[in-house]
Amino acid sequence: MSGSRNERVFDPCASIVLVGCRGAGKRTLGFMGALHLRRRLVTEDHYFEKLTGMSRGQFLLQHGKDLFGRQDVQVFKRMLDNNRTGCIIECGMSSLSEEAQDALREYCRTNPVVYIHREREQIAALLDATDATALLKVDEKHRECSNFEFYNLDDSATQFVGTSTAADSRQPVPSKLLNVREDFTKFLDQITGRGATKAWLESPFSVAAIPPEFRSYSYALRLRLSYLQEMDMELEEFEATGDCVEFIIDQWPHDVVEVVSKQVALLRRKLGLPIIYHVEENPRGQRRRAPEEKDPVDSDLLELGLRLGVEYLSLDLQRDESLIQRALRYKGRSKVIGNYWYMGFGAPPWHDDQHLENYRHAQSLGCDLIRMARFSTGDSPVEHLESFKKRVEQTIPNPRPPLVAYDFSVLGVRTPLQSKILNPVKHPDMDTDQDFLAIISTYRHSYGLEFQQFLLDPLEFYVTGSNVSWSLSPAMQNAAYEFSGMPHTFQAVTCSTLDRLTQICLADTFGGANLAAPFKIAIMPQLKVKSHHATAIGAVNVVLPLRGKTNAILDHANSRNKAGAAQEFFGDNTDWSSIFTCLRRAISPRNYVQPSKTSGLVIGAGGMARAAIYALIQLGCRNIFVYNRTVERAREVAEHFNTWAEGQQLGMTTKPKPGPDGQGQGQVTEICRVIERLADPWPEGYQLPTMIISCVPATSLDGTPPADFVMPVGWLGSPTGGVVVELAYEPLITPLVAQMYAHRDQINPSWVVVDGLEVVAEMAIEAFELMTGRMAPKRLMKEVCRRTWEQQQRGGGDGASGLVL
Ligand SMILES: O=C1C[C@@](O)(C(=O)O)C[C@@H](O)[C@@H]1O
Repeated sequence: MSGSRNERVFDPCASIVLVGCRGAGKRTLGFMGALHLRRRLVTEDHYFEKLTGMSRGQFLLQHGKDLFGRQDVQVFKRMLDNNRTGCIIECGMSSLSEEAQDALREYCRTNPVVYIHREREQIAALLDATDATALLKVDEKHRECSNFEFYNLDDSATQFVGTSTAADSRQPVPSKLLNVREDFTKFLDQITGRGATKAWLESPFSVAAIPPEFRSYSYALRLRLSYLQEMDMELEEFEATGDCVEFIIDQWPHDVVEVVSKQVALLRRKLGLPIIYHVEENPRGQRRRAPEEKDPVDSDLLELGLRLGVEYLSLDLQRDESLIQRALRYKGRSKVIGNYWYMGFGAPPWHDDQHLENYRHAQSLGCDLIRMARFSTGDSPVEHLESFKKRVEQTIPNPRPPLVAYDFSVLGVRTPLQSKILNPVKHPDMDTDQDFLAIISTYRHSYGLEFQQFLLDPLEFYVTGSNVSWSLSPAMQNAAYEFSGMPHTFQAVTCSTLDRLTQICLADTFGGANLAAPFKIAIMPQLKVKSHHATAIGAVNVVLPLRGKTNAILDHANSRNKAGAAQEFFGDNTDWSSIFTCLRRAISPRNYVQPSKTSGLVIGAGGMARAAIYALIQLGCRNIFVYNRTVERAREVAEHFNTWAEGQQLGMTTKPKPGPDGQGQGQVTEICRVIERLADPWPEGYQLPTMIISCVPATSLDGTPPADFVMPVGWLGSPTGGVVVELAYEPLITPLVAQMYAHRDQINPSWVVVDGLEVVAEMAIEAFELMTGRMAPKRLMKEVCRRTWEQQQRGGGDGASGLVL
């Protein structure tokens, strides 16, 4: 048996077709998808009108049902044919006809055709009852003529950002669609294959940039469907308790497709981790199924996982050959983990050639990873497993698929550290009776053991600057270390000389530092290795040591959490990315950035203002306005970005460029413009701002009066509202935040306000992930952030706890 051709890897630019029942959300998703991938949205109705010169309703009236039917299908086929690349195509009612469905099936050979699946109750609530029953019945056909599936999860059960509601009740509530957009854009990144590359290019040290199998240590949280269906825990409680989730299907309710699709969607949304999708052949405690019963069902379920675009498909290579071949043909961009489980007594010992043969066979099938687990009765010492791994390394040349191999017994996985990658783990509150691997260890425990066994080292992390004694970072970071089983420490060190900072960084146990003023800019010339974001902004706020043995980034990334002399230091800027994350999360689809139209406003001209401008640029905004009390400084910042943007050839507004004689000559491009006075009207010809970021202190600093910035009322007229991000949190309710709450309550409820604690928590989360390479316990860090701040307000808690050097 050898690998079969992968039938579902398409040209990354191939147009993506959306099919599904009326009310499934195709139009909204199409719109979001087109913006995300920067593609053209083609809708069936619009295309019909373009080709025939009249709407479908008019055509039907004028030409009757038969001619309309024929015309409709012709238009449909031309729509597909003429838009093979670069589009998102939204299908309407025509996809219900057989001829159109044949055309879609044909299209599936070259393009992704995504069936949009929405809960029946949701669709029924939107449509007339009789309509709904009929439509849902024929909707099943859509599944048959598609090759992907997106489960459009209802948003009402999830938390909203801010408290905004739409002014116009006929429009969807903007914040309601935020999760859906996040889910759908990730899904598109996965099926077009751009996800991992994008993350790597964006930030090679980010958690998303390195897939779990390439991390130095990684853990797979095992979650069984039977458990998820019954548990009384919230899915959110599993956050950051593994590097990926192994979702195990171990029961087959009558509506298994619905149940499984929904569960995958929920896991994605709530945990944001890659999914390993596994269909278990013989679950513990379940009736044994005959091969003719189980093979077709399981084969369909494996295909469902691949249609849902899971990151990994776990495939048992001891199963029926046609089931294996079907899964391999349908693989698409999911990675396949080929498994050999030896579950009973008499499993061949690790030095038996059988295992090496199995490895070779899995490799020849095209498996991306190979997993071997063996039931052991104490007959196989740990060294046997180790020498088997060495044997694989020595006999099979690179590139060879990563290997996961361990022994397990009735008591569970023998030791938690047998494999470096994808070690099976459980949640501490989980009972795992049903799991034949009887997981004994949690992520925290397993990861902690790496330190106890000196494979990793306890390190010291810092926030440093001239005024950091009240920083909330130590509380948040230390809580996150404790949660993840890391013996690291994080402290605030007040210092303001580069010499002292260098001394801190040169220690063998230095893990990384968050920088505050005056270091963010001053350190730039000292750092040879910086992210391109930090270079563009001209400031660094995170420094980490590079301890890789080679110059490869992966090597450096995987040397985090280890002590020793650093070869170099890497500087990055998470100020911009945190602001970016907060804006992206809060911006409603109606205010989605349109480069030529959307306006952004930044208040201030310091380091944070630079980061805010950069965040707006990265969001695609090309009309950025800067206001600062000292106009000259605003001009400098604007100049910095205009020069940078010119070098990058970013599209933006133009203004006449003065020639040597002062006369107009040609055009210069401008991405940033300065607003000189608050009393000025909003600049003519530009939309009112929908993204506003305030980067000025709300308390008096160094004797200078607080900025006390509030928006001029004339600038607040965006009919679709927008987002205000306030960076200050002393006090939390700054004059701007108070003004926006009142404005939202009384005038336009579509504004979302993000307060300073949300942003500072996001900064700490991103810094944690960058410095440790591990997923941050976000909810915990946010909670600790608020709690610590409240304690500080009351004058209690640890308060000003930092060292002064
Ligand atoms: O602005 C901040 C906040 C911070 O100073 C803190 O105290 O957590 C840490 C800095 O790196 C970051 O840029």
